[in-house]
Amino acid sequence: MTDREYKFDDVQGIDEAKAEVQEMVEFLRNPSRFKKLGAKLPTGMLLIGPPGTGKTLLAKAIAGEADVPFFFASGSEFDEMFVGVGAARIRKLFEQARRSKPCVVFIDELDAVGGARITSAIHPYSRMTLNQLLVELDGYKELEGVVVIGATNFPESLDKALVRPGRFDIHIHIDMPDVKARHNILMVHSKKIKLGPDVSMEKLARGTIGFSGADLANLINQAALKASADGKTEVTEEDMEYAKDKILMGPEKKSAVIERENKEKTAYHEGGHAIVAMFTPGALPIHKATIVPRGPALGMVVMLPEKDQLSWTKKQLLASMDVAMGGRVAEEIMYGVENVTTGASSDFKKATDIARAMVTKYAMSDAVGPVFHQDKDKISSTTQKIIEDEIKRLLKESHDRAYQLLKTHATEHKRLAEGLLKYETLDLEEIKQVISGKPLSRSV
Ligand SMILES: Nc1ncnc2c1ncn2[C@@H]1O[C@H](COP(=O)(O)OP(=O)(O)OP(=O)(O)O)[C@@H](O)[C@H]1O
Ligand SMILES: [Zn+2]
Repeated sequence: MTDREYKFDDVQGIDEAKAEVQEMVEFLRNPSRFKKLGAKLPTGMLLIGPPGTGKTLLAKAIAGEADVPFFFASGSEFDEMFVGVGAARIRKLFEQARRSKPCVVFIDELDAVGGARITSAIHPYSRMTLNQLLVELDGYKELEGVVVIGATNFPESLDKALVRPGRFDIHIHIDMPDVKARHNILMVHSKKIKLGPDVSMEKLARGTIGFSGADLANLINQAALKASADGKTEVTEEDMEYAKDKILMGPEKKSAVIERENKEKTAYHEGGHAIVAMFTPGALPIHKATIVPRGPALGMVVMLPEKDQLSWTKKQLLASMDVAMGGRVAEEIMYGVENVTTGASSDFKKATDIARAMVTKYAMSDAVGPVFHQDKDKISSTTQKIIEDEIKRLLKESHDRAYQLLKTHATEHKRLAEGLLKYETLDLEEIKQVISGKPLSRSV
């Protein structure tokens, strides 16, 4: 298969990302028409996500869907000890691209070119490489019709200059696959092999939490190798289990085993946040809840709007505190105070930050009064004590509200946790359905 032959169907489980890049494909198919419409021409796009989740594959599929050439480069190739070599390679890459437009240029491991470490003494010439890349990106007139896609696992480490408007300014997040996504990825890759009748892809998808798309492709491949080594004509469940264990045994997959053990606790924890959010007036609406790990988080409840809100009422702030408390309180209720995990620490930080701001910045505490406290040092120790007591009181009251609410809605909480264990990711409509006790129509 050449790069041009990849299609969206080859990339599974990232429907949101695919929808977001659709416009890019339209543009590549007919750049001049796009220009006539007066639309803003897309140039740089950043794919952000953990290794092996299909970033490269998605970039290839964009080129494939638009039927345009695909140029691949990896940031680490530009990492040169000799002056000017990296910069020259960048120049050459873009020269080639301009000659072949419309086309896609993909730079994997963008952080290797544009990361913070480029200032380090062992990479003295890397700044030149980055500068050359910036120059190329800014020559948008010549670049018209060239779409530059970068990929990174560490967006925070990118040089700010790279993500400025007109450069890599469209950001698309790709997460680890949930059970449905894993199911679809397994289906795509198993098309190439002959499956025995005893293989259940659904079961395999359920048993592979913590596996990336690349891990799943590897699993199918290893199973096929095992089957053929054993002289079989089809791949059986036994081969799949063998391959799965082999991958799980690998050093990099230790975390997947741990995640599996934590799954139930995570489901109750995230379920706790979500239930409090559902039943507390003033709480932000939920977008989705998931127990698929992302970065250091074991799971999360995504609320809408995530960051655009400019002004908050006291009621909304209290609700946000309660939602943050809901995770830890859920663990307390389910497993007892002595068995709560450290996973709730960022929730406490969030609740505490809100409480502190309410008391010291928003004058939402009668005991402290309408004062804006900017600098801790200027506050008398008496006032400081009042402030700390107020924060404690707000947190304690929030904790108790969340506790009461989760006790009252214990049935819904249990249903939601079970739904999360089964489906891993649920959107708002599905959450509503699950907590009302109705089964979903999908099986994964
Ligand atoms: N979402 C997916 N759907 C189908 N196959 C996938 C998916 N993600 C990964 N794969 C399989 O894993 C292989 C490697 O994935 P890919 O190189 O696209 O990951 P990546 O996100 O670019 O990883 P890295 O960050 O390590 O470069 C793909 O060629 C494909 O076989
Ligand atoms: Zn939490």
